Amino acid sequence: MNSPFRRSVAGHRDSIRELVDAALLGLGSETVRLREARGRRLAATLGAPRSLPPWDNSQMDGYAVHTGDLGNGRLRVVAPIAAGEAAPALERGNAAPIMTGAPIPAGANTVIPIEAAVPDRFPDAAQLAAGFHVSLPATAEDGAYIRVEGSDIAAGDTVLEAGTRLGPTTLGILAGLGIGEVAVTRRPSVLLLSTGDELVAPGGELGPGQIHDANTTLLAAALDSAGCTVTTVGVLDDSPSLFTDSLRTALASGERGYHLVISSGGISKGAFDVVKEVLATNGIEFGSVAMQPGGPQGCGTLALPGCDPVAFIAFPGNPVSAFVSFEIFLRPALAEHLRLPARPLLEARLTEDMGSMPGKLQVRRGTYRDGIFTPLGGASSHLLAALAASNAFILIDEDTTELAAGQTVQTLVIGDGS
Ligand SMILES: Nc1nc2c(c(=O)[nH]1)N[C@H]1C(S)=C(S)[C@@H](COP(=O)(O)OP(=O)(O)OC[C@H]3O[C@@H](n4cnc5c(N)ncnc54)[C@H](O)[C@@H]3O)O[C@H]1N2
Ligand code: MOO
Repeated sequence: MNSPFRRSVAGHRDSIRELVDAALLGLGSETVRLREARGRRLAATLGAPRSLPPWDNSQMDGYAVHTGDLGNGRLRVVAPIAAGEAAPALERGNAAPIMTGAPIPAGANTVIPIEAAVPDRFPDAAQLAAGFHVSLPATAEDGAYIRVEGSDIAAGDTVLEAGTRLGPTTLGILAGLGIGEVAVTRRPSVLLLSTGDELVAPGGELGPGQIHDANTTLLAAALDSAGCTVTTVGVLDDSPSLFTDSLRTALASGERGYHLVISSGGISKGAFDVVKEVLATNGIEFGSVAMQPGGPQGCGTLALPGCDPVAFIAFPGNPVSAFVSFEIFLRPALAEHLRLPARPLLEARLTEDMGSMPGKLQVRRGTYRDGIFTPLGGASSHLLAALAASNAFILIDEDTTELAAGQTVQTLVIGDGS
């Protein structure tokens, strides 16, 4: 068993990064169909395999004509061009009815909307067969109402950069370009567990002294948003032997094993801190990091006899501590592998005086809006409602004990944590 560590925030971040780097080495990419790609990140920058539009086409229902034929009286109307058809070349002196999205025939250089024609209705087949003429405005701009080939994107141009998180609009352009499947970054497989005999799954009845398990849901959502596939085991028993048995069973449940195991709770100085008790003899180091919330931490490669070694990160049990730990230590380590954008670190003006604990990086929650940070709740790490109402953290360094209203503070914008 190692003696407890005492680490700076940067030191622990490095330890988590090393652990995650080793665990996710060679994670690679997989190819998925577009319908399965929402929320996934592109593994490589994509070039357009063809131009959009693929050919010049009409922006309006109207007549395709040559501007040189306008102003010379009525034009003879030829067969209409529908969207989805090849367009025969247009002879000079003629006007071709053309529908929105139909290819511009060779020989035409403008489209006159039907509303500007006299009559303002297309001829039917019988009228066409009998010979039909149309009056059009005397002038039109060359290229009017023509959507030019490649005006949306030209073949070979970059469509989307590697790391783009695919959503409705980015998937839409890929589909429009005829790309049916894409290479996306693989999702690491994470086993997530909570500990504490006081915990009851949300929806369950509480007995005396019990509370609902917030961390499984909170951390699963955070990991999921970061691009992990999460398997939750709920709350493991606080007795060391039952905890160990359940952990073995949970580890064995992963078909191809887990890249990472995350726990919350049971790592501080309590008499029943089971995670620490069991895991400290099986490869995991525990100690404290100069940060509040999120002081107690553990990590290492779990070597439980009979199980494959696996990277293990133990977060503290208080929900705010667990989430702050995720944001400060784990998300940045996952970011490089999963191509996550870094959280913006901005300067903001503080709305009120605040005190801070010396010797620790204090992470306070609140709202960031238009360069202003408003703290919500206090420093305590059980304040879930204030966390839920927050969209940012301020990072108060270990040498600062007092902050005044109006002072500039470093603000990490996390949004809703997704
Ligand atoms: N004597 C000391 N006591 C404590 C210290 C210390 O240094 N000396 N550190 C405190 C700090 S800071 C933290 S953070 C917590 C961390 O404790 P654990 O990681 O051992 O977590 P637990 O004791 O299991 O739980 C702490 C707290 O959080 C609640 N909790 C736990 N899991 C969940 C969950 N899944 N959902 C909702 N709430 C959860 C639990 O009921 C406790 O109230 O230790 C301090 N103590
Ligand atoms: O370090 Mo703890 O997370 O303050 O409550």
